[in-house]
Amino acid sequence: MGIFSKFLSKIKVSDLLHKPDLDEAENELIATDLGADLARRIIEETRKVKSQTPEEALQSVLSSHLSKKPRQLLIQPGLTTVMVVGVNGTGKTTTVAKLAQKFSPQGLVVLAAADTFRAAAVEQLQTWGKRIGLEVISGKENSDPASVAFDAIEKSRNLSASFLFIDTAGRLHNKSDLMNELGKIKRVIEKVSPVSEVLLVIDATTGQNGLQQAKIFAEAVNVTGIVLTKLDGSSRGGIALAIEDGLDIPIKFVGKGESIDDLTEFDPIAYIKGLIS
Ligand SMILES: Nc1nc2c(ncn2[C@@H]2O[C@H](COP(=O)(O)OP(=O)(O)OP(=O)(O)O)[C@@H](O)[C@H]2O)c(=O)[nH]1
Repeated sequence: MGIFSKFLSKIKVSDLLHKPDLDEAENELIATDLGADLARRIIEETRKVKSQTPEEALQSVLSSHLSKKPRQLLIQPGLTTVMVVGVNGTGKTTTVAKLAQKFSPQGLVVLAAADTFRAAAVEQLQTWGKRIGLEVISGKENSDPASVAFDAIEKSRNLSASFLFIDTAGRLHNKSDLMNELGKIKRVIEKVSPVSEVLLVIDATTGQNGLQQAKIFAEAVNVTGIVLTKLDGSSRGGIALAIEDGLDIPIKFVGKGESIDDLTEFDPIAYIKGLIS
């Protein structure tokens, strides 16, 4: 059931945007991952749209809050380098494997395990790499993650790879030293090769906290897109709209399960329809 379904079932019956209905709808929206401020603005704007049915009005207002930026992965001539960042456990390593699987048909993919703090994270990526049949570049435990990224660029160039996906260590977004380190990894890579994308992985089940994470990561490093994971475990997903509205960072991919093929491009039309169905 979509987050707006209760509201819509009500206004479909009355077919009028009575104030009590809207107040109730706003309260319902506040209880979702959209956040109070955005919920209020959406209701205010919907109230002003007179020429359409309530459902159409809501649909167009919701759509207008989505980012207009491109949602496809930016593919560059030569090597396309993608850093995958985010807090612990959001699904970064799994997402790197899913991206590798998705883009392998378009050219050789190399993976880099730049999480040098956790041996298990490196092993996890190596396991995925073996399964997909791809090279995984890693460094010694506790070595500089930027140097792993640098080595991975060299290796990718030697192999004439088309894609390099870099897994980074999970970090608490309120630890400034860890956040600064991300900027360093990016700068080191950019000395030799452009970074095409920095994809921030957000766990959809964390709700409004996802918006806070996105804000802080966006300040530390130029986040170019979001991968929203675990949407299969969240009936809400309103956080996608909250992030796009608040930060104008497009959701590029959506994770809907733990297996390698559970990654799809974000479809804004289907998303809005899903919210209000
Ligand atoms: N249901 C579901 N589970 C997912 C999805 N993506 C990842 N997971 C699971 O989430 C857990 C954490 O995933 P990881 O890829 O290890 O997350 P991480 O961000 O690399 O974790 P750290 O290395 O600890 O920072 C694993 O059990 C994954 O299988 C998804 O889209 N849906």
